[in-house]
Amino acid sequence: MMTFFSEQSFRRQATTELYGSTLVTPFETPRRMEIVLEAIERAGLGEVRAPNDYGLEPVKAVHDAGYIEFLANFWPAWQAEGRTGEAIPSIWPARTLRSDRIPRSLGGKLGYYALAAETSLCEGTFEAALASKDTALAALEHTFESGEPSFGLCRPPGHHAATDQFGGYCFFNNAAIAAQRALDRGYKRVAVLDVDFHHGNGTQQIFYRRSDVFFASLHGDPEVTFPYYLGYADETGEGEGEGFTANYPMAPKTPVSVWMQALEKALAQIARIECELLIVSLGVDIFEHDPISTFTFTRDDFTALGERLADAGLPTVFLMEGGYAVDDIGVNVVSVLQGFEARG
Ligand SMILES: NCCCCCC(=O)NO
Ligand SMILES: [Zn+2]
Repeated sequence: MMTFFSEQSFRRQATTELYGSTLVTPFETPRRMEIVLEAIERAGLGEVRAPNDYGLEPVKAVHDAGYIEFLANFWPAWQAEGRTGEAIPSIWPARTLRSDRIPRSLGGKLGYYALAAETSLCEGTFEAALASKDTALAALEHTFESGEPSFGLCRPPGHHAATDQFGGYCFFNNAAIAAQRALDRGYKRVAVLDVDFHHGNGTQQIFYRRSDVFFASLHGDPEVTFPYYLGYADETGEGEGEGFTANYPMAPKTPVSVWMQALEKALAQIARIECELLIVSLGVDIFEHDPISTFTFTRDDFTALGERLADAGLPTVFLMEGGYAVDDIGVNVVSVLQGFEARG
């Protein structure tokens, strides 16, 4: 299987994450990529290729122009204000405040465009986010041209990024950008299947009122799991998009057998509505030893997941999302991809 990866993803070297009430070294570390690349090499999965630069048009097709401009200009503006250290939002247009006006203050803009406080903005974030969407687009283009499956080793991840909000370690929604590109290239309907432990709130929000992208997510119950405020089973789409969103929230420690039953339901829907392409938001934080998650996948379960996805019989693009058990992330990712290939 062809892998795409950009060294530019190392441009983001954040040093702070708000975790509970302390600032910690971010769980989403550059080391994650090195471990996955080593595992790909060791497994002989296939070539690793740098992506082309696809420019900003594919980003503008999904994200708000003001948001893109905010991310592009933030760090120089933050430094010009004499701010030292990384930027973490501390005020939001929360429910009792207005969100129809964007403040002039940089701190005000920071909260306006953020959905969560754990994710800092730092030097190189915008450049890494651009490289990550290029990685996703390169994987999509490869599958489009060859019909072969591909893997976009995306960093930073993307599925929490909404039209005009960053958070959950995400800035541009790589899966949404790839899905839109697939439609632009002629696919009639695309499925985005999100297997990350956390609900892909951004991907859902972007396509919620559309019927050309079917979004299905299996994730930790938002009653007790980030992002908390989206991902319930009663969210099934709106307007033309009614029936084109499917959420399968599950309790902490849900047995993998139950998780696989939810997967069957999602795949049955994908087959029923005749999706022509499958984009998998591949978060391996469903691993039993993930430090910030509470599902129970073993390495063999990841292999079984890959096998089952192959049986869906669709052109498939895998895009890296979460996964923070750094020592195991490589074997877990490769187990999915090799399981897929062995069956494909
Ligand atoms: N406490 C913040 C949790 C961020 C979750 C990031 C992630 O893995 N999303 O898929
Ligand atoms: Zn996650």
